[in-house]
Amino acid sequence: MSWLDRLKSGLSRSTTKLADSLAGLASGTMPLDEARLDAIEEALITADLGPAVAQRIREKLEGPRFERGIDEAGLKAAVAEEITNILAPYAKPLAVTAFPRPHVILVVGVNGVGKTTTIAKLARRFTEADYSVMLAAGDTFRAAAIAQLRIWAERVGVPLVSGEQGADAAGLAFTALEKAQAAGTDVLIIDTAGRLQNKSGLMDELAKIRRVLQKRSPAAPHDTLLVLDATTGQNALSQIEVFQSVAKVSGLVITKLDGTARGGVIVAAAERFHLPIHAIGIGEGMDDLRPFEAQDFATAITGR
Ligand SMILES: Nc1nc2c(ncn2[C@@H]2O[C@H](COP(=O)(O)OP(=O)(O)OP(=O)(O)O)[C@@H](O)[C@H]2O)c(=O)[nH]1
Repeated sequence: MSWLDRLKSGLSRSTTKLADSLAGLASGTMPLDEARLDAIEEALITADLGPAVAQRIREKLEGPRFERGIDEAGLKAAVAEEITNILAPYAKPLAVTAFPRPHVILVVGVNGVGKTTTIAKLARRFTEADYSVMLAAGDTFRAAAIAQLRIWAERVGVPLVSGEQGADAAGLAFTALEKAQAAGTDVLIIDTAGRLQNKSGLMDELAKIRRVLQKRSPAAPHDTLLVLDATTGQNALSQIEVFQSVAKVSGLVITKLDGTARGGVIVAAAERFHLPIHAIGIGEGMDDLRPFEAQDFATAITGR
């Protein structure tokens, strides 16, 4: 199966939700009047694209262009085109640009969103592109998180810097950066704790990690990735807000788009927060995390 087919099948629940409503609202013979525009707007909101995006798409459909009606294919194409326009500026694959090396990527997000597996999948993609990678188990709060990352590091075949449970996360990040610099590593990916219950503690910890990294590499971290679980829908949007306030989030990775009907949340996130979307996850397998592409996503979610 091609990636687009896998994306389509992963997104099928989101697609069904949006495509079925659009199909029901299309008519090649009846004018696209206020009532139908309202219903289309509503369908877009129900599909988690958010009120601002729904309004924007509605405006595109208003006016003389479709006054004689719009059939199902036309409506899906028009919606897909607008979704592509909204998403395209934010579809940016992660790039290894730091010089001198390593390119440091700090990974943040609440527990359970798929942070650890995302780190493993990114590590794998980078090694496949011939970059050397090192991981750091900066979620020192939970022994399970350290153990989990160790398993992944072994599977992917990359070195891991870890400490004891309860060790100072910033100290660990510093040691990891020292080791990566000494080894000439291209990419250092640092896991962090995701305890939102203690917001000020988390903010202090992330700020301290940045500070100590910058002692050895003034531009580090070069990326601060926030990992979000698409199945949490609107809650993912509040997580962006919170993490922007505790960390300088520079881009998003959105996981678990398979098996959720809430994939539309990506469009809402892009429109509202203007953050790059680096990659999306559509399954637990190593190949199920890929760079985000606006047009593929728009095609998949509108069921074109
Ligand atoms: N279906 C699906 N499952 C995923 C995806 N990404 C991650 N997962 C699964 O989500 C679960 C949690 O992933 P972890 O990587 O352990 O999440 P985490 O945020 O590090 O969570 P903790 O380590 O428990 O804090 C695992 O079972 C993953 O296999 C995805 O894109 N699709």
